[in-house]
Amino acid sequence: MHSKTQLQPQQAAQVHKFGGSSLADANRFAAVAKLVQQQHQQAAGQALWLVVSAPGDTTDALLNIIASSDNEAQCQPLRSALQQQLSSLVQQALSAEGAVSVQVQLQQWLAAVPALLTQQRHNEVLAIGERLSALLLSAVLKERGLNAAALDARDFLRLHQHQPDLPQSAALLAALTQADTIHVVTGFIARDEQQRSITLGRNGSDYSATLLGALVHAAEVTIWTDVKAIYSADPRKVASALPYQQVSWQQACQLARLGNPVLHARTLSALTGTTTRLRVRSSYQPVHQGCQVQQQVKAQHFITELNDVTLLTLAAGSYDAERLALQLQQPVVTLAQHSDHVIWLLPASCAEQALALLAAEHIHAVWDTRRYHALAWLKGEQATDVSANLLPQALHRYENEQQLIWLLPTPLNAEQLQQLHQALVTPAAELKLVVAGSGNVGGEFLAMLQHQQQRLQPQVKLSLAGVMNSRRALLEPDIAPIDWQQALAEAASWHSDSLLSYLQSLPAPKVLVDITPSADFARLYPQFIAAGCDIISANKQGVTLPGSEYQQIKQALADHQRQWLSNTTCGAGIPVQRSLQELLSAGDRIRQVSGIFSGTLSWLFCQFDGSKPFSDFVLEAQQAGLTEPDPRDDLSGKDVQRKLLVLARELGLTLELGDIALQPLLPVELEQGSWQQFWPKRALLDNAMAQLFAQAKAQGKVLRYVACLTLQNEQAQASVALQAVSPTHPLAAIAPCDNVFVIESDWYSSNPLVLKGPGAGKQVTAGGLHADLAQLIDFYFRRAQPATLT
Ligand SMILES: NC(=O)C1=CN([C@@H]2O[C@H](COP(=O)(O)OP(=O)(O)OC[C@H]3O[C@@H](n4cnc5c(N)ncnc54)[C@H](OP(=O)(O)O)[C@@H]3O)[C@@H](O)[C@H]2O)C=CC1
Ligand SMILES: N[C@@H](CC=O)C(=O)O
Repeated sequence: MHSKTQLQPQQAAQVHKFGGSSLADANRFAAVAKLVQQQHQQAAGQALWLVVSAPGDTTDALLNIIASSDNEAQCQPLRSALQQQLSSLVQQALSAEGAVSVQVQLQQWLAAVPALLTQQRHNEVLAIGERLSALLLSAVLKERGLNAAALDARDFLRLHQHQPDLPQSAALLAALTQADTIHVVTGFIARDEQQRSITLGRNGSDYSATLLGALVHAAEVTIWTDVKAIYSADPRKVASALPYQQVSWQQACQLARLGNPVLHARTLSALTGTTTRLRVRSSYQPVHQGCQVQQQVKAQHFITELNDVTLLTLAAGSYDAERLALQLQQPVVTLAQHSDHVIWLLPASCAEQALALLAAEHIHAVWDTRRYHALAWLKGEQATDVSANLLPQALHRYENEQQLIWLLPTPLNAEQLQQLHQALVTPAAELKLVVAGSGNVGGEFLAMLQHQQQRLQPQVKLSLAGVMNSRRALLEPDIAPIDWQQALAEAASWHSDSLLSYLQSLPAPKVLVDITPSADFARLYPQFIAAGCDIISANKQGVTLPGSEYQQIKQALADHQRQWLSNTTCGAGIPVQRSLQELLSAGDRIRQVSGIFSGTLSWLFCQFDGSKPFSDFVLEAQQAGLTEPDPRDDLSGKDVQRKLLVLARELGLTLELGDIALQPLLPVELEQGSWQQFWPKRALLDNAMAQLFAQAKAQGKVLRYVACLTLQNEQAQASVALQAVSPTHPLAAIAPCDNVFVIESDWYSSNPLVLKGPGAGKQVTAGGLHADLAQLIDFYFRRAQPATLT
């Protein structure tokens, strides 16, 4: 039983809106449910509200049914097709038992359609899509053990003359709100003052979400869509468009007024004057934190187009442009404001309707019937002056402090847009890199850097802005990667305060690459992140810190909208974390990850033949750059234990190192003291290994150190241990140093997904770090395809 509660204004709430493309099929419903589950875990104590659009193209199908309602011969097949499509969606998204009640409800709604069409109650027909999404998603969430309930927005959301009646809506909503429940609310639909079903027009569900955000005093409204950010230009046309992580409220409104499709003016208007934050994220790439719209963020550069527009001139102060935009549900942009007249720009397709609306108010407007293509540049901070000849074909040019709009006879082609973007938005796209750790892997990473810099020019300038080891730090904004060694040897010693103030002073974007083995250094991550840095780690200490400290890093990332890439902490350059992320975000469920996770142990067990002491082989592995700085981390099994924890956390599990059963190879007494103190006692290790090797050999087996994480009924079991396996075992046939990751999931069940390859070594690890860097560069700059690069 759930008690009815009054909404408390101070109650922390999160609203998440999922559009039709995020709910296009059963897999997408599963992926959204997984996302919601994660949000539920993270938002402990905060009420979760979901707003959903109709699945995929359901609204279009319903519109076609409405359009053909006069012709039953046409309409009936459309209804059957939709019935089949939605019914199979329900069947695929739910268990057979869970689907029964949803199917019954769906059939009732669809059976009522002919009567609703006859009575011209079209909005009630359209509402079916959103009602199904709300019902289905709540059922999917329930099957995942969450307490969820579908809510029809028409039961509380009231609009009077197109304006929301917030007091009445809030009172109705309070009576419907259930404690400890995830409410799944229909987007796009509401009721008017006469209780009639109405729809909220284009992008109505986004508007529903922000209205709901205002009603529940949400801390944040997240619009989950198919783009991972708000871009500096349309990324389909401008390959180098920048995905911004933060956009000011004022610029978001400006973009919306100009008709930019990411956020609409009404969506923003519902939250104007509230403290609710707004975020746009991609449900296809949930690893990205998306873009937050908030006050007091510096202005960015944007280019946006509005094609096929026309101009109206009317007496100043005679009518309000925003009111007309609301009536037309189209952008109306004030281009020039003079003492006696104003010039407005609007889509040519609605000019006549605009004139009629104005005439009804006895306002005379002069219509310049020519058609233009508008190109707007929203100016970022430190905008450069633009030459009058930049677009010589422009017929008009209107400029103020925030924006410059050109009116062109024809739209720009993709190449011209790209050039304009380069001139106005990314004259100097630059990423600053500070590298901590310049040993075996760090040295190789720096050796590869020069080639990477050349490869990325001219799209992105990759500047080395710091190199450090445990003793010294060379902190300069543009270090030549070939010169760092001598300069670092002569550089001053460092302290965390001086490092942090240097990092703060660097212009964003900036990334700190941690290639140290130090836990103390990893504990500074929250401060590096607060200084504006993204983090790339090869160091496994950060990703395996105790849960509370790990969560502090995660929180800092969320607060400061930063990224943390750590693919090399498990499997070196093998993209194992990325593969898991992709499976999870596509809706797969992982059941087991197992295999060989240590390059050093893999190498040792392939090479050790009993001909000389085991420790001689350990020295060779160390010289080959495979081992940890202290090879006992490998021999103790702790390095493998850490790697298994890395993957467990990647899967969203809240394990600690101690939860992973460990069978050490190294006699425990040899773990104490330094490597130098260990060395004279190495015979203890050699004897133990010789014995294990001989036993395995006598049975015709080989030794493998195996990690295994199994997930069953939401319970995790994890262990790392030595095994003697027969030569036909899948883990037997490996090359020295190979790692093997065997992933079993819902989709890879009878035949698991296997990733195999060298799992240690300076080259593959440094390469893996550059792969992480490339991902970050892609996030910031969406560099052009490699084919266009030299
Ligand atoms: N080898 C491999 O195949 C792989 C290694 N890794 C990880 O990469 C990291 C580096 O390994 P590797 O290059 O072999 O190690 P090295 O010992 O060769 O180099 C470590 C570097 O980190 C520096 N360092 C140590 N502590 C600090 C600190 N507190 N602050 C700043 N710098 C510090 C060291 O400085 P100094 O010279 O002054 O001591 C040195 O430059 C490790 O975390 C390892 O686990 C990950 C995947 C694979
Ligand atoms: N010492 C590690 C290096 C990679 O993480 C190993 O041998 O696997």
